[in-house]
Amino acid sequence: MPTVVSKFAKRSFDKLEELGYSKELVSRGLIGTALLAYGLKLSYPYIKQHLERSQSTTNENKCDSGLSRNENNNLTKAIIEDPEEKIEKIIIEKKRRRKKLPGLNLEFILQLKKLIQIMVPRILCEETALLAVHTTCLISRTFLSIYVAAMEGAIVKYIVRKDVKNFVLMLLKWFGIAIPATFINSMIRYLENKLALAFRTRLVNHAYDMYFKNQTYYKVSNLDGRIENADHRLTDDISTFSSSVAHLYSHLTKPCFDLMLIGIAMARSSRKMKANIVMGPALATIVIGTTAHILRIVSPKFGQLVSEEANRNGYLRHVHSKIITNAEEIAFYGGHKVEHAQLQDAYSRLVNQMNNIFTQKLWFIMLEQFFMKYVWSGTGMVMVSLPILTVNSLPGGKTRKNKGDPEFGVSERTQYFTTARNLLLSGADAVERLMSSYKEIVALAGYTSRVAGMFEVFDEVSQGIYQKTVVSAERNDGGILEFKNGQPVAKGTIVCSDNENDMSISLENVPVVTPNCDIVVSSLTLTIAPGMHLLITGPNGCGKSSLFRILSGLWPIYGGTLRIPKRSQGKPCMFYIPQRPYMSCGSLRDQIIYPDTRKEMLSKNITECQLREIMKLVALEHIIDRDSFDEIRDWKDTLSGGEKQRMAMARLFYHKPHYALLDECTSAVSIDVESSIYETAISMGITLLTITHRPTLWKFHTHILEFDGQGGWVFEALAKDAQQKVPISKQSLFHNHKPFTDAPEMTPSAVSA
Ligand SMILES: Nc1ncnc2c1ncn2[C@@H]1O[C@H](COP(=O)(O)OP(=O)(O)OP(=O)(O)O)[C@@H](O)[C@H]1O
Repeated sequence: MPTVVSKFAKRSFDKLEELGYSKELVSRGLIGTALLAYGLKLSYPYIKQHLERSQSTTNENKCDSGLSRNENNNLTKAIIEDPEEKIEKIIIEKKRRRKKLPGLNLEFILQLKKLIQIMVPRILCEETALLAVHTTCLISRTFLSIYVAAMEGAIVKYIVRKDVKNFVLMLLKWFGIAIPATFINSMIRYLENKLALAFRTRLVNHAYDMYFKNQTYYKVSNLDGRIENADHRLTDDISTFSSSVAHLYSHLTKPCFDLMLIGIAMARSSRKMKANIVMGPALATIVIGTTAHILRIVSPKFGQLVSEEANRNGYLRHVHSKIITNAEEIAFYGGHKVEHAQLQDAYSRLVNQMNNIFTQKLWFIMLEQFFMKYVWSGTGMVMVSLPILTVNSLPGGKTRKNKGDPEFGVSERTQYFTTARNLLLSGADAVERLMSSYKEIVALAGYTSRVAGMFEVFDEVSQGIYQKTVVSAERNDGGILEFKNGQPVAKGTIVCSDNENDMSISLENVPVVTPNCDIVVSSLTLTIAPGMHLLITGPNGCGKSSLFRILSGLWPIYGGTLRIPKRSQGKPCMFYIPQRPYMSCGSLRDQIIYPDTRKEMLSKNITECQLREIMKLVALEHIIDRDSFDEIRDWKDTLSGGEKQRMAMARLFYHKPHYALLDECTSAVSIDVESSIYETAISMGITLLTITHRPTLWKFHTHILEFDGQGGWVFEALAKDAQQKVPISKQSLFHNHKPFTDAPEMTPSAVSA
């Protein structure tokens, strides 16, 4: 094959020579074309980006008030529909989107300042001590570099002079300096890592405090739409941000010290040569300044690029953890194809973004290297040679002698050149690091925006300020919801009463509204007093669990008043038990007492004998016999569905709350055990609020709240013999929305919507 190609090339060259084109000319043409094509390929992304940018600027210029064409269309529509409110909405959205693009701007500086205040909270703290030691090491390293450069110059001088004694002495000194130099190098890396870890710890502690304040961990994913993968931000993003800040600190400060001290050292050595000390630095400043400016202009937006990469990484991780969490269900369904496709899709989205970054880096690094390696080296050579070339020569080719130095000549010039060259190399390295730090700073802007954005969202969410794309915001909701800046206003009132004589829960005209602003029930009014065991029924999706979310304070209330008692007599007011109970990490004891810790259990004077009694009540004594209280296992997979539900009921008996919110929590428990659990709960004085579809549970309740799935509801006392009557009255209720007609001696406090 190579022979065929070479034969073909030879023949082609001969043919072209016959036509009057020399081989040299043709080769040059080919190389030139190849280089041009390569250059075009490398610059294509930039040209494309530039064209897109100028296109969008033109579009924006064409539109009024700085809005794009699309937004302008929206604006025109908005003016027709509802002038002020909608214009405001669009402008806010526009500002929000603009705010989201991370880069080197004022917002980045403000966000970084806030994060630095978290990472270094006081002047006297561990971080400042680390920073001080780190800075000392960085300065020492610079002095050592200058000293080593001077030593190398002296070594070369003694070689040129053939001065063996001094040469050996200098060499020994040189080896001697290597020990502290290498120690300081290693120390710099150690301190950088320690600093990154210290910063990370501060940020993580701050983030965890915010994440667990006011149930933010729930609200941020259910009620707010700004953060998709909080786990990724809390782990990877914080870690990358902290490492990046610590790395940048040494990458920015050391080159600055280097440049300052090397500049002084070079000026001193030039002055020793009696040369002009302004020309060289002036030339270097002009060249470096110009090239840096060019690089800054053509630099891709690495901040946005890495931010998007982190986003896609987070999504990939989310898909992975979803598969791990639901592995059994997926395996039963045989859903591996769908999951595989989703994973593949998430991965290819990440790969596309990474490829995009690599491509943009390719041509940028090429340009950067061209300037830094070649343009700057050339300038450096000019700088170093200037003192030698511009120093006055004596007649006969001899250089003018220095005062008090009769040996001034070739060896001195060699020493000067070697020292200056070494200093210059260190200086060039410092400038190169400063320049490449620009890329890192832009990337840091991306991480800063993600971490600072997360804190901002956590803070707002914990204060009840949410932002979510609300699909139903535009539709007519009968005036139940009030919107401000496109978001519903939670104008309901929650009153936490601390009156121990009145432990009742009451809702007064409270609407049940989902986070998507779907109104499930327009207004709900009822009072539940202790001992009023309430049965909550209705079709799927009618708002039963949503009522529990409102009572537990997870969902905001958009109207009316909710009164709930505070914790009293050492008992929690409410305790919620879901259909799929949560098993925490830890021992068997931890499962029973969750969310208490062992320390809290001991402070309540609860013994293991009492825990055994509780386990007996839910027919789980055999688990203690099988595994001890201290046994640590993955309880989610170890216990069966029914056992997990019974464990959750054990928690209820441990905490003995005033009210139990039971959300189909015994659906997998056998009917006999279920009945005994309900009887025990009532005998303990726990008021039950039960969501169930099982008629066998009706007999344990005194009242019923029935939703019809259309926004209607009925709240009334339940007949004592309700269990037999349920199926009939239930049927009639679903069809005509009427309350039970055979309500017993209790006065129905029913209010119908
Ligand atoms: N986090 C959420 N975000 C948006 N909508 C939600 C959310 N949770 C529930 N909903 C919606 O609220 C409505 C009521 O849901 P809810 O869970 O209260 O139903 P339910 O009566 O308990 O149903 P089921 O008997 O099936 O458990 C449903 O239409 C549901 O889709």
